[in-house]
Amino acid sequence: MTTTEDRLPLTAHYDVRRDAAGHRYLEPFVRGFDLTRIPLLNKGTAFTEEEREALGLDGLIAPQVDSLETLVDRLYRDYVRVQEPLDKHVFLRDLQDRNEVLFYALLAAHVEEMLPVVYTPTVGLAVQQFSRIYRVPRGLVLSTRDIDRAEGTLANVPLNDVRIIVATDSSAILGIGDQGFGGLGISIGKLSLYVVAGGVGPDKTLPVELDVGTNRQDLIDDPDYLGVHHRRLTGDEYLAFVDRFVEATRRRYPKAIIQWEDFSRDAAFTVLERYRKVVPSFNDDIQGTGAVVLAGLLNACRLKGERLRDQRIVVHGAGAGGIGVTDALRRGLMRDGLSDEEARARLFVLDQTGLLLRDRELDGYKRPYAHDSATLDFTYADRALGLLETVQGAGATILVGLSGVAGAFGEDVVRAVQANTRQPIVFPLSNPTAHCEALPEDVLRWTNGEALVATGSPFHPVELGGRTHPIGQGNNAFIFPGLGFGAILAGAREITDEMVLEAAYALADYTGREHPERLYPPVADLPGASVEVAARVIRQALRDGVAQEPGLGELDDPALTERVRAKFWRPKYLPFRAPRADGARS
Ligand SMILES: O=C([O-])CC(=O)C(=O)O
Ligand SMILES: [Mg+2]
Repeated sequence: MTTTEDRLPLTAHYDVRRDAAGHRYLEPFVRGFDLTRIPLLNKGTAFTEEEREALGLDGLIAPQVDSLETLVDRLYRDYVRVQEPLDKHVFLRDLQDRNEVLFYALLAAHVEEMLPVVYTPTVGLAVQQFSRIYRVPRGLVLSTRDIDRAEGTLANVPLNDVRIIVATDSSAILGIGDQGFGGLGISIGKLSLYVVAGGVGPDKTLPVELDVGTNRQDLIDDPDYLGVHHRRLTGDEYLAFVDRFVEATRRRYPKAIIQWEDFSRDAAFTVLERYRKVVPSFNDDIQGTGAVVLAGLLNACRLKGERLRDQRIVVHGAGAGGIGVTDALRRGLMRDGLSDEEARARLFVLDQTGLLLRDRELDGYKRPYAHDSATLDFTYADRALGLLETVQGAGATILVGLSGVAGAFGEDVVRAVQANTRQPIVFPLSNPTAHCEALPEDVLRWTNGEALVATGSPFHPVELGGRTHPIGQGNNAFIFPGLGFGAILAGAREITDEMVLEAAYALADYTGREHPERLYPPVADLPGASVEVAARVIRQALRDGVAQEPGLGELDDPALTERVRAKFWRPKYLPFRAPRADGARS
């Protein structure tokens, strides 16, 4: 007996085909009312007369036929009436769950205004309130309830050709820690950026929550919390869970890339190393943040007329982001001519206790950046070196914050950096806004407007002494969409460290060329930056021998960039055609 599954491509709701003239059209496998309930298919009042008649929609939709542009304008007028950021987030997420093309058309038309709502900082709030704002399913939740049936669970996803997955275990969401099931919100938010800034079609994206439990007793005790109510799996049990997810994913989506997101400390490094050669994958907080910070610091040095190799860099925070940034900077310093040893000697990393020193007891992933207190050229009292002492002792010219600790960069610390250089480079990068190490306005005030400042979450430009200082957003959003898109287009079987490093230099070069006075491009230019990052990532994948997509090697640089542009998904409603009874193309 043939089941429906044998005949239809698994659970997808439609196919995209081309007519004889090469124009794309969509062939839905559902009709009538169902079309208005599947977000990737629903066009609202933009279904044409012919589509309504052919697809069983007559009488179900308001009579007027609108264009996508009209709908965008109408929705925007509704949107601006919503006051609270979280309500705006819910407004946009509701739209996404109702009419996905319209959501992306609206977002694309107002990137700068809406990114802080679908992404940081408001996504932080949405994650914290996730169980309360939860309405309809989106993405995949694998929990301790169903991980033993992972393959069947993945088969339920109504998408057949997923290329990019953002997966989190929610153990360290942004700077706000363990969020349990709510972390699904960050995976959803990141993937919106993949679409609007990275050119990946929404039907190619899958947000994933690995619900292994939570260590937050308040969540476990909360009857309204929608995740599994037990403590987190650890050790071998935890890894067995992630193994099953990876295996099932490989089988269902052999071409998919996995972006690991917001895993805490050791888990972040363990998971990345365990799977990066099994499935093309990268960790956004270690590698994406590393690359975006390297790019911003290269630009800051360019603006100062100095070189990276001449800087002394203090990184405050030794989680996935802090160590990832340190690693990217080590590679950048080496590309600028230093030996590995010389590069390490210029990098000073602090965790909650203070400067990483070899004679302290340290987690394995921190050890590579610990200094030997015997050879350190500034004195080590019989206590841990704090931030101020390290900045002074190390002669820091650059200060980077990935600690999640609001206000960690006080006036004394920032002034101490300026004692070492007229134009200190200060990047308080923790997200969301409430966890930022210092307010840009304060940093500029304390340094008489001389500091070069970038943050992780968006800040308004600062007016000081008659000058306007735009605040660059040093957020991995400038890296991951282009890195992932490039890896997809290359058919990369692995995402190498060199591809990530190349993404950083691509972003630095793009900013220097297109926005020479800035540390990062304006957010409205995210798509432009992503195209450049993607093209250079493909080139590096070819150099590294990991690109499997045929024919790319023959393209010169402009042609490669053109290829990326041509593949960039843009929100528009495709014409629909009812499937022909004989299954042939119409
Ligand atoms: O999501 C963001 O805004 C950047 C990021 O990865 C984090 O802070 O964990
Ligand atoms: Mg993150």
